[in-house]
Amino acid sequence: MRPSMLRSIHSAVSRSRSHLARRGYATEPVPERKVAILGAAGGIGQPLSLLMKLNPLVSTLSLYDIAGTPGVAADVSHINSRSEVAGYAGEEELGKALEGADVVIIPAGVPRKPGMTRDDLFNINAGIVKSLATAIAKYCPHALVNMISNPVNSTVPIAAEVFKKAGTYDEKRLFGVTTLDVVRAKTFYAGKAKVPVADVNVPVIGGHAGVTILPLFSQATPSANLNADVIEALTKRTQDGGTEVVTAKAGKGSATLSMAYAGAIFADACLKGLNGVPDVVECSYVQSNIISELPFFASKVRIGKNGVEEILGLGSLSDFEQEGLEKLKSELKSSIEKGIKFASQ
Ligand SMILES: NC(=O)c1ccc[n+]([C@@H]2O[C@H](COP(=O)([O-])OP(=O)(O)OC[C@H]3O[C@@H](n4cnc5c(N)ncnc54)[C@H](O)[C@@H]3O)[C@@H](O)[C@H]2O)c1
Ligand SMILES: O=C(O)C[C@H](O)C(=O)O
Repeated sequence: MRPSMLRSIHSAVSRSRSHLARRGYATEPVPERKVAILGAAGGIGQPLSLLMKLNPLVSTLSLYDIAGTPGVAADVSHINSRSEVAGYAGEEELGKALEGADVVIIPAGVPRKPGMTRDDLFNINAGIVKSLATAIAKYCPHALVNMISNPVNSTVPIAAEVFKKAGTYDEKRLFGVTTLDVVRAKTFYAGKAKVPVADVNVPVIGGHAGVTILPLFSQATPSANLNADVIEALTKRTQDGGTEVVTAKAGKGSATLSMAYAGAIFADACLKGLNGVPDVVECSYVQSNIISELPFFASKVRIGKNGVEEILGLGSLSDFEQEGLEKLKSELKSSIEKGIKFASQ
């Protein structure tokens, strides 16, 4: 075949690929991926189910809750996208919901009301997370687990202990979802720096509660010469972002829509990592040796085919951030210990 003919076939194929891509069809083989959402009928669960239904990397979307999921599943299943949707309700259906899952997202549990801390949710949510983690160990021990249920600083160590006891623990596969802190830091920074939010990046390290949330505005891009007072106010607003929403909702729960957005970004990163997309980096609360006395810590992590591929260093911190890092250690340490103690009872 003449080279010119080969070239014209090649360009016809590319034209038809981009035509298919514009119409939303996959042009490269996309692996089958099952995503399970536990707590799918809740305030986060419903919009998160919608966003995951829109994700072309998902082939099976499994929606589980103690009640209400058949309705959510029927509703979401009519949307014109790749995945097959199934709803499962009640503990007896949990195994089916989880079997074969590649990614399990957990927004199950009670949210805060005004005046409460995330730790006030421990008594109820710790038990829920323990039982869901037990089922994950049994039905899909190799799944990447995205923990949203609060208090994340404790629920991740709880899940780790449950997996250890079951003999299935792989620290690379367990993630506390802290993406909402990054989402907030980006929005608040873009507002002050007067730059388009789509161009902004801000790492957020530590944990996911109050002072344990430590945004690193000194590393924010694009850089802006914000003065110390502005940085301090941005830091405080990011740390109190959840409380800002809880107060505004006045007893009707905590962040759901922005959390669904954040959860969908993080789950998409996990799917891309599993599919071998290079350089997938997100902040997440994982088993870490970055701060030696804290076994779990949020920082930038590279996600790959086996989960956490690399925990990236903290980079250089400003004096203000270094102080924040020292301040957060004791609270984070006691939240981790509380989770471990609960799970080992
Ligand atoms: N990580 C974060 O950044 C972040 C952000 C927002 C909210 N949260 C947390 O997410 C959790 C859920 O918040 P929400 O607003 O969706 O609450 P919600 O009450 O609206 O929904 C929770 C859902 O969990 C379900 N559920 C309860 N027990 C369950 C079990 N054993 N198995 C499966 N499902 C169960 C409930 O039926 C309900 O549908 C809360 O703990 C909240 O604090 C975390
Ligand atoms: O603030 C909460 O209780 C929910 C969540 O952790 C958040 O950051 O919005």
